[in-house]
Amino acid sequence: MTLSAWDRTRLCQALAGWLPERRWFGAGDRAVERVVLAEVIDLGRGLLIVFADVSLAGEAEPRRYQLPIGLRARPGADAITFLSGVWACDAADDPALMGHLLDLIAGGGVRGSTRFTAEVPLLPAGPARRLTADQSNTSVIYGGSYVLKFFRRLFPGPHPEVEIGRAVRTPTIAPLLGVVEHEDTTLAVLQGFAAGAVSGWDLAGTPGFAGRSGALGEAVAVTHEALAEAFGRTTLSRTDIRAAVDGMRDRLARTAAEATVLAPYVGALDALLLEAGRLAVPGSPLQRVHGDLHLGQVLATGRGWLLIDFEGEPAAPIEQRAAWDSPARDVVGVLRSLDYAAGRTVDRSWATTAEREFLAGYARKSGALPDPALLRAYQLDKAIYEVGYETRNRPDWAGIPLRAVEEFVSTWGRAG
Ligand SMILES: Nc1ncnc2c1ncn2[C@@H]1O[C@H](COP(=O)(O)OP(=O)(O)O)[C@@H](O)[C@H]1O
Ligand SMILES: O=P(O)(O)O[C@H]1O[C@H](CO)[C@@H](O[C@H]2O[C@H](CO)[C@@H](O)[C@H](O)[C@H]2O)[C@H](O)[C@H]1O
Repeated sequence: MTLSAWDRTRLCQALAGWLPERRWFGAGDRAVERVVLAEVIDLGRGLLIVFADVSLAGEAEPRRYQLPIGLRARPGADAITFLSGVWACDAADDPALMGHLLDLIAGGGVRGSTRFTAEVPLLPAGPARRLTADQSNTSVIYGGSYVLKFFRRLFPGPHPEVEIGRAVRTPTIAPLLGVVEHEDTTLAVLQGFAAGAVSGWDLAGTPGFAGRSGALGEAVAVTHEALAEAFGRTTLSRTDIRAAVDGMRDRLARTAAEATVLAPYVGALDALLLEAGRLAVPGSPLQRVHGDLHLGQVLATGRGWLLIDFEGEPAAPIEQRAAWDSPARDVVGVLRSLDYAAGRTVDRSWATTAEREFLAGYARKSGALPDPALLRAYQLDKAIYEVGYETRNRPDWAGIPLRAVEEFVSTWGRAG
């Protein structure tokens, strides 16, 4: 079905109000100035994939978002607006339309400029249901077998989840089963679903976590090894260290401009980053990493830990997310997340034990821990990133990384 000019205008108007209510929109309090439909892909049976270019106040370039839209005679809780004779709904909530999409992936082939690929033969799966978790994207589960993730914010270019899923097969990464692409942009990935898995975040504070934390360290090290085998590995030179620290100092300046709570710490943080860069010793590994690892991205399954969501930082340009980095980025991701757990639900002594066990597990499998100066630089960088992330998305949580910033500045600033 094609949308008339009137329908398109109506949908754009409705989206201007609907999008800011979605957690995955991730635009903080920036006002929506304009929504333009860049592409409407008709996948049949009333399923459209819409690309909406959204201009936000204070941003020079519009952001492109993907909206799977279902056209239905009757509205539901998922309704976005009424068009000529039909309701436009969020298709991720529609089991029949999601079933249709899975059939398209299983069948493979091209429809217009949209390509469906089954990486393995797909078996019939159970009914589709949208995942209710708080997400940067939107996922749909099929029975207990598959999970399909729609990327909400679109960027052209190779997608890390696809590149990594195709190149790396290790039990610590969910297997890639299917892909939907439009020209050079990845729209969705289908992966094996680990039914009954519990995220590290949900397990935080439970008895026995210390042992699991050691196993998590091992799983992260195994994953780093598998990534290095698939994509290669080199060593950090003095120039690489300088470039990494410059990037962190840039992030500090950008974050401080939007998160004024950082203002009292900017000078000290900048000095600590420079010092960590000076102390870091060239020669540690540089390779593909996860890039945004935290306890919500690690799932405890009956067969050990599974690392998910290899997308990197959700707001970073796609080419940066595939850039080689130090494995310290992921090690720190877990350490910061344990500190978050301490800040939210559990006590600090629990987190201290879990951190120690995690690092011991990582060292056991990888043979070494990251350089302490590098670890310190990444810890500062992650806490700065988190202050920006929370200020934009969950201002109530900003106190957790801010407290870490205060502690880093007072401990490392004094001790040197
Ligand atoms: N392979 C999987 N098996 C089981 N659950 C999964 C799997 N992949 C994702 N999930 C669940 O979906 C949630 C969101 O997935 P994630 O890839 O982190 O999405 P997003 O990029 O939107 O943050 C996870 O927190 C987890 O609960
Ligand atoms: O899972 P995403 O790729 O969307 O990652 C983003 O959101 C995370 C929050 O869900 C955010 O993680 C921060 O909060 C976690 C607790 O909810 C905590 O465990 C992490 O340590 C903390 O960084 C992540 O930074 C962001 O990129």
